[in-house]
Amino acid sequence: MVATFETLRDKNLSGNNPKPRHRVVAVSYLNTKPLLYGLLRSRIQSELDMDLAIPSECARRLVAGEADIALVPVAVIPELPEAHIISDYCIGADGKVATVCIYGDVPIEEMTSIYLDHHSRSSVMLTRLLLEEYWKLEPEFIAAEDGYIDHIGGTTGGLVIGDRTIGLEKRFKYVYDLGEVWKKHTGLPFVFAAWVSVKPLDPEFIAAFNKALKEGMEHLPELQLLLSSPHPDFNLVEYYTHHIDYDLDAPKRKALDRFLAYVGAAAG
Ligand SMILES: C=C(O[C@@H]1C=C(C(=O)O)C=C[C@H]1O)C(=O)O
Repeated sequence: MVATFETLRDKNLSGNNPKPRHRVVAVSYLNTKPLLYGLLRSRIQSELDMDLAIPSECARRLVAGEADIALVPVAVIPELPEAHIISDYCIGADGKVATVCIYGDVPIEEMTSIYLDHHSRSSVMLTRLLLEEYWKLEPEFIAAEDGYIDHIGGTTGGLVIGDRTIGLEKRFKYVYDLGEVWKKHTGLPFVFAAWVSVKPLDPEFIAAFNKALKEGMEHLPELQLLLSSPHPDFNLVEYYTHHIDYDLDAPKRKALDRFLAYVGAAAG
């Protein structure tokens, strides 16, 4: 029989390993690659059934019980019957994040409607919060679908997150970076996504998981050799070191509480 990638992988991962496997889903964007790189190189890799998906799909799978651990948009945490943040690494930002922005042809005060990116769960709520509390505006919100970015224009703005934002600042006159606006509004950093488990895990596994993430971050120079920049004007080094802030530290936990209080209240 010819060994396919699947059979090789299954053999490789389940071969001599009696330990239970965890179904893990992580964000498929560039910002997650350093964390992913750490997990894939670590000894616990064989305990992980790893998959990648857009953030809203990571959320759906964790809520539906189709994943045990996910790098999940934090806005979904209140929907989970049980949620354990298992890591001090996250996808966060302290000020400008670069890849979570509202784009448009007109200033936000003149936008009559705003598309809400269907890839997102956290930034959708962050958009609502900032419109309400910071800008004090009430545009109509439109649920986005694939291809919506081409319909941003006139008095219709759009929230876009992740890799699809790269280069968009050339297409639109007005760009509002939500990491930056949140910081102006609260003085705090922001957490977009965190590693969440829906059940308690063995502390030894958690320690090994975090060690792997740490090692991923320590290998940024190698990773940057492996990845090519998606756009000539996009500097990956700057993105990983100045925009995305991976430490889930005390100010970010404070921001998370503040944000989840809003999400909880909005859900009624
Ligand atoms: C900073 C980002 O954070 C993302 C934003 C998310 C959201 O809005 O739900 C979820 C995961 C993060 O990857 C980004 O992807 O650009």
